[in-house]
Amino acid sequence: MNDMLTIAMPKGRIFEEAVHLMREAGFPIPDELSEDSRKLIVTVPEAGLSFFLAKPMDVPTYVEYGTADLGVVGKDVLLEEERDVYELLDLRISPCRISVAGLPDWQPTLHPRVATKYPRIADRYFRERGQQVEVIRLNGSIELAPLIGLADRIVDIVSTGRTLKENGLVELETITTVTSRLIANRSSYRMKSERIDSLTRSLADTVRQGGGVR
Ligand SMILES: Nc1ncnc2c1ncn2[C@@H]1O[C@H](COP(=O)(O)OP(=O)(O)OP(=O)(O)O)[C@@H](O)[C@H]1O
Ligand SMILES: O=P(O)(O)OC[C@H]1O[C@H](OP(=O)(O)OP(=O)(O)O)[C@H](O)[C@@H]1O
Repeated sequence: MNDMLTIAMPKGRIFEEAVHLMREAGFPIPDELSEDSRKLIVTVPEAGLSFFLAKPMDVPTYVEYGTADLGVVGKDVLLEEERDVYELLDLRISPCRISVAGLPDWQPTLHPRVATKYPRIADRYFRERGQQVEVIRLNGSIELAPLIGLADRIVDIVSTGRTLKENGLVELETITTVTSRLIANRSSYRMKSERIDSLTRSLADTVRQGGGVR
C-alpha cells in the first residue's frame, strides 16, 4: 500500500487509553506497540499503518514537520506548543485541567513568581488579565515551588487533586479543561483526506458511544 499513514502515539499516561479507544474504533494496533517494549516504531503493512512512540510534548512537533500524518496528544500540550497542526477530534480521554494553585494563605504581591511546566499557557493567562508575573519554567514536581519559596503560585495539571491536597495547596482558578485530541499534519490532511476522514469518523463514532472511557 503506498498510502501509508504514520501515527505518533504519546508514551505515558495517555498511551493505554488511546490504544484502547483506537482498537475499539478498528485500528489494528499490534501488542508489539507497548510501553513495556523498547521498540519505538511498529508497522502494520497490510493495514497501511505505522505507529511510533514519542514523548507527549514532542507529538505536535512530529506532526507539524510531517514525520507523522496523525498524532494523539493532550490539549495542554497543543496550547503550550502552539504547533501548526489541525485538531481533528476530541477523543475525550485522559481528562484533567490546568489550574493556578498556591498556598491557602497566599497574598497577592506586586510581581508574583509563577512556577510551571507550561510557560506559554501561564504567560498568556496572566497577560490577558493584565497581571505582571515572572514565569519560572520547571520540568516536574511543580508543587514543590510554593512550599520551598521558589514561587508564589503554580500553574499545573490537576486531575484528582491529590497532589495539591497532600502538599497543603489549594486550587485558585481553573485556566482550562484538558482531554486528548487527534491531530493531523496540514498537507497530509489534504493529500490523504479520504483515509484520514474515514479513520476520524470511526474514532468519532467510538467516542460518541463512550468508547475509550474505562
Ligand atoms: N494527572 C495528570 N498529570 C499530568 N498529565 C495528565 C494527568 N492526567 C491526564 N494527563 C494528560 O497526560 C499528559 C501527560 O502524560 P505524562 O505525564 O505521561 O507525560 P509527561 O508529562 O511528558 O511525562 P513526564 O512526567 O515523564 O515528563 C498530559 O499532556 C495531559 O494531557
Ligand atoms: O491531581 P492529581 O491526580 O494529583 O494529578 C496532578 C499531578 O500529576 C502530575 O504530575 P506527575 O505525576 O506527572 O509528576 P511530575 O511532577 O513529575 O510532572 C501533575 O503535574 C500534578 O503534579
